[in-house]
Amino acid sequence: MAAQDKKRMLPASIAAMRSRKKQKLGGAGDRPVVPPQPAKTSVRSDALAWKDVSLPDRLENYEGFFGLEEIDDVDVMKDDSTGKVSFLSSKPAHAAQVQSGPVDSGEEAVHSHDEGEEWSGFGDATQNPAAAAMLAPSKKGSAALEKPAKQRKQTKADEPPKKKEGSKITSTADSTAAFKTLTEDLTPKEADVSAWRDILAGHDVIGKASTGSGKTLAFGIPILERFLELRSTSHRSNGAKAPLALILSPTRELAHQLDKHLTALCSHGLEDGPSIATLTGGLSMQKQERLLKYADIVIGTPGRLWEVMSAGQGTIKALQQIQFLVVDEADRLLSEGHFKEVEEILNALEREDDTNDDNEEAEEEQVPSSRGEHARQTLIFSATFDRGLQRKLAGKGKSGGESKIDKDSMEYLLAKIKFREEKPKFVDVNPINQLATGLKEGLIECSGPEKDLYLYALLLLHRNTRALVFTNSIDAVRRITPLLQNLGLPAVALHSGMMQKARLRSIERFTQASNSGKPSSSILVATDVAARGLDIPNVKLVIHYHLPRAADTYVHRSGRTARAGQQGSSILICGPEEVAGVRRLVAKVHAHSAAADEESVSEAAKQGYYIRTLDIDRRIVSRLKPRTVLAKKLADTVIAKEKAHKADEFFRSAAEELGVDYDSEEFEKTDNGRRGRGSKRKANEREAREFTKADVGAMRAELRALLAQRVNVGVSEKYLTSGGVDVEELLRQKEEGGDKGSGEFLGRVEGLGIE
Ligand SMILES: Nc1ncnc2c1ncn2[C@@H]1O[C@H](COP(=O)(O)OP(=O)(O)OP(=O)(O)O)[C@@H](O)[C@H]1O
Repeated sequence: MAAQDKKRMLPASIAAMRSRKKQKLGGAGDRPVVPPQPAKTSVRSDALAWKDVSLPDRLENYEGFFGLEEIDDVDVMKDDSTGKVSFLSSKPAHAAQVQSGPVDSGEEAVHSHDEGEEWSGFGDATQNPAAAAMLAPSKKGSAALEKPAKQRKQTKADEPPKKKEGSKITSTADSTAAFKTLTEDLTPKEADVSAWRDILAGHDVIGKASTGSGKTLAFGIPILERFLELRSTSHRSNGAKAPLALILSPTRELAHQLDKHLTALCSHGLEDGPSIATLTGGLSMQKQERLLKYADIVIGTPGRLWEVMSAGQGTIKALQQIQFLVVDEADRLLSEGHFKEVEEILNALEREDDTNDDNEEAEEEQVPSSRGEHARQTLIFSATFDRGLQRKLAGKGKSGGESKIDKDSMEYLLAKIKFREEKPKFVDVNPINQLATGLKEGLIECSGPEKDLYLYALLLLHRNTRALVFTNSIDAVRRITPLLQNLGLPAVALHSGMMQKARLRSIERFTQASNSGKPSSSILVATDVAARGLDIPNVKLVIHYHLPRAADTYVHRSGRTARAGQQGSSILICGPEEVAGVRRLVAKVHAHSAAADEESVSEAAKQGYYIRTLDIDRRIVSRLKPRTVLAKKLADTVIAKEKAHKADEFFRSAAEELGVDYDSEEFEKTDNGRRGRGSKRKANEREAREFTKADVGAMRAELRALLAQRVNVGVSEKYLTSGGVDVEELLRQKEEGGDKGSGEFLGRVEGLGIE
């Protein structure tokens, strides 16, 4: 081939490699016997012999995919001088479309249709230009194959993604140069990353740093650096894949966010970044298994990861080859709920004698590196660590020896990890405070039944502010979200009872900035599933509707705001009986470091932190009461009717199965006769169920009228309307000693920096 000199031959396909592997197993000594291959000719991308991959019927499992096709035995050629890409295959689908030369790189190697409105990943465009570029709709005619694999995976919904397993473009680009571009653009000049030098120097690290301080990059950069090193030395260029890194995440949302952040990081200035497979529950397992086969970086939540590991053939053996094990949000991951799976995963990673003997020889050939060659680097991160453990890690506490370690503790699991150094380095980036420096804290006292009212008042004062409301139960999220929506506030829900697709959509809606000038869905009502690691830009306010059950939860919830050096506020709404407990909890958070590092702790922390109560003018809040009561009644009515409908369906089908008659009214009467715990709630539910359509319509009309009224905030010509109140003006008037009552609504909120 005349042009061969100018072209780089791209890796043989995985299928070709597999067939060679089988021949070796056939026993031809050390060298595989390769039978003569049919000659390959240049073929147009749409004329290749794509094969449909069968997918299960349940659409919600597809992360925006409506079809998948695969292909094997295709070589991809790229002409460096023209940028043109061509495909060589011995079996084109349509012989007529075989072509004689390379296709223009403008040709659609991957079809890209922009129709459909499926979710295509988190949108943090405001935060990260690299991510923005990645998520921008792919232009027809762009050299789609030059995008990293992950980017291809996240193309639009109606597009049948053509995953070219094994047909990967490689580049001999100097990894150092690519890395330089990356760090130059993503790390501002003043950013001090010296705390993480142990990671960059290849040490095992247990890293503690405040929320929002950039831990993802701390492990993402060394992984990418290693990927580039291996790639530039052609170490992994034969298409064989043993994953380079495994990242464990406690929640699905965080796993997908890590995927997205690493994809953005890796696509920055790189023609061909690493492939990332994200294994989380709620999405198609088959698809994840396929992606896993060719992944450089595997991100997983413990349940799904263990399911895939234990079911797959050779998966454990491949994962044993990883060179990086990252445990993100370690204290959460290595504790409650996930303990068993994480223990299984760690055991499997350490096990020497994997049981997949059948594949052993093949795996050995397929996997380019072995543990002996590249001992694994382990990186463990969180903003919070158990105090005792933290002291031990910092070399200040007594080590009780393995026998004394509680079998349910993080320490126990840490003892299971084979660090490559005798003791991992403990890096505590912020020994003084676990909370971000730009965070302001305060609490609002009210009676339990008034929490909805105060929540509404607080949100009304912060209209067009991205706010996250935390509750302790799924039921509370289900109740509060429609309540706020009825009050005209743009609220969306997030809890683990939702379908995964709906969960991701909620995050996306919450994250998206409004393009129309109208407020977008800027309130996320969530359980603690949103407390850890989520990096959503410009969250200015975190409200704890229910009190966090533990100090670390307070840290992580509050850490959703004031990230990356920004300002933000965290406000707890609590009943009178909860105030003392809350003060203790928050003081504990502030004093936490005192126990870990007595010398460096600040005077304020030693004396005890006192979280301030925010004074809210109760006269004004009381004016918001009628609309809140009505909105709640409406929300409860809808929920009660849905619940009744579901219960009715359930009993009806149970009765059918038993062959007995079911009379819902009779059943109801029997149930009415019982009294006891929850009977008031049940009575309310019954009342709500009995409202007719007309009743509901009348309530809605009444609420509309109430919402249209302005609420006098006690200052001449200042009203709290659905458009909010001019808070700055109120504060200014207060400072200037203006109208009586001005600023009272906010009390000392200005100290929190709320605007
Ligand atoms: N050096 C840097 N300069 C500026 N911004 C950065 C830097 N490093 C990271 N960021 C940004 O800071 C934000 C927070 O980073 P990240 O999500 O990694 O925080 P984290 O420490 O993992 O927080 P959490 O403990 O809540 O999980 C991200 O949007 C990230 O892009």
